[in-house]
Amino acid sequence: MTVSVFGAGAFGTALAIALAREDRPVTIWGRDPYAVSRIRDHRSSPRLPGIRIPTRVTATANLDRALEAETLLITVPAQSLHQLLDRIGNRAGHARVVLCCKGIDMESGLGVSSLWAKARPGGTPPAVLTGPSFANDIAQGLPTALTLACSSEETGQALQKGLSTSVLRLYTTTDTIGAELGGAMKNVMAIACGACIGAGLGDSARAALMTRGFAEMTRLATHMGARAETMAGLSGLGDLVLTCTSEQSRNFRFGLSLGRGEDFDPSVTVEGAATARAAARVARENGLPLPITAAVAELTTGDLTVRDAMDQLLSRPLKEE
Ligand SMILES: NC(=O)C1=CN([C@@H]2O[C@H](COP(=O)(O)OP(=O)(O)OC[C@H]3O[C@@H](n4cnc5c(N)ncnc54)[C@H](O)[C@@H]3O)[C@@H](O)[C@H]2O)C=CC1
Ligand SMILES: O=C(CO)COP(=O)(O)O
Repeated sequence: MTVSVFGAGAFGTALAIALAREDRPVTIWGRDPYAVSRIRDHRSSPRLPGIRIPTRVTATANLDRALEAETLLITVPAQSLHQLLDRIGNRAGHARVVLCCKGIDMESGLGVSSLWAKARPGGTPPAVLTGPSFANDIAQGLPTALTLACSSEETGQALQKGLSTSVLRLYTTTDTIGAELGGAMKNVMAIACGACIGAGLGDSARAALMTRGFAEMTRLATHMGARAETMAGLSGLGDLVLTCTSEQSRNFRFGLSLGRGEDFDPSVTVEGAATARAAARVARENGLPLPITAAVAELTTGDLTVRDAMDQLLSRPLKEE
């Protein structure tokens, strides 16, 4: 199976490294010629400091060349997916597309696979690769387990075989909506948990946010057609646990900075901020109660302070679990 990765950032480069380490040729496409030449000539990426990129990874800025592969892994941020879709146009041909971005598109309110399918009516639905995995862990060859979601069982199994490695273990599901929404929404909860810890509200409050956040993730995802059990798997609970408890997470660190009242580097990819706003809007339009998501949406726009957000959540009417 030939593979191309689209997006020369941390995650795309880490996946390319993982495949290349098992002697599988892989091409990585980047829009930035400087990033591409750095991979080609120096075998390194500023997103993965200290990691050597194997020579089996071919870097290119030529989109048509990258589109020749049988499997296309899309690793640009979710809010950039529509731009990449425009750029690719109809040139993806019969390649199998695997979306690896975690977010809900702010403009349409759609998850990434629905956004892709809407732009390609009648085309083969894309698969989704998601779950608990820091790019740096994958790039170092540390053991990782992910969810590969594909509506076709047969294609899902082929992708599982082609993309798993001796340390990267892929589990299949046919629930693409559940897998992608788990990955998108855990970022929102990571911001909430980071803010909670940053403001000194404590580990007990964080556990409450994770648990009630999980209930919100499940409520939204099942409303959008997902299966509840998918949320209890790697793509939902697994990634929620990782991202809400580790300072390796950019979403968690962004939350920490909000809680501490510190600035945060705006060039860092923080998917949960846009996704909180998108999900809060979808929830409002559909009458779904997602109070933590709504609070994070307002926190990220500066319309609410962490203390006010906590007061708002604590003053809600008491209810059954
Ligand atoms: N970094 C991580 O540990 C993990 C990241 N992810 C997901 O992968 C996605 C990408 O994240 P990272 O690679 O970490 O971000 P990153 O910020 O390291 O890299 C993003 C890359 O996408 C490129 N890009 C942005 N807009 C583009 C466009 N319109 N066309 C072409 N290229 C574009 C940027 O130039 C950059 O190279 C996110 O959805 C993230 O949630 C998933 C699992 C782990
Ligand atoms: O998705 C991730 C881990 O599974 C990476 O999380 P961050 O985007 O918060 O760094």
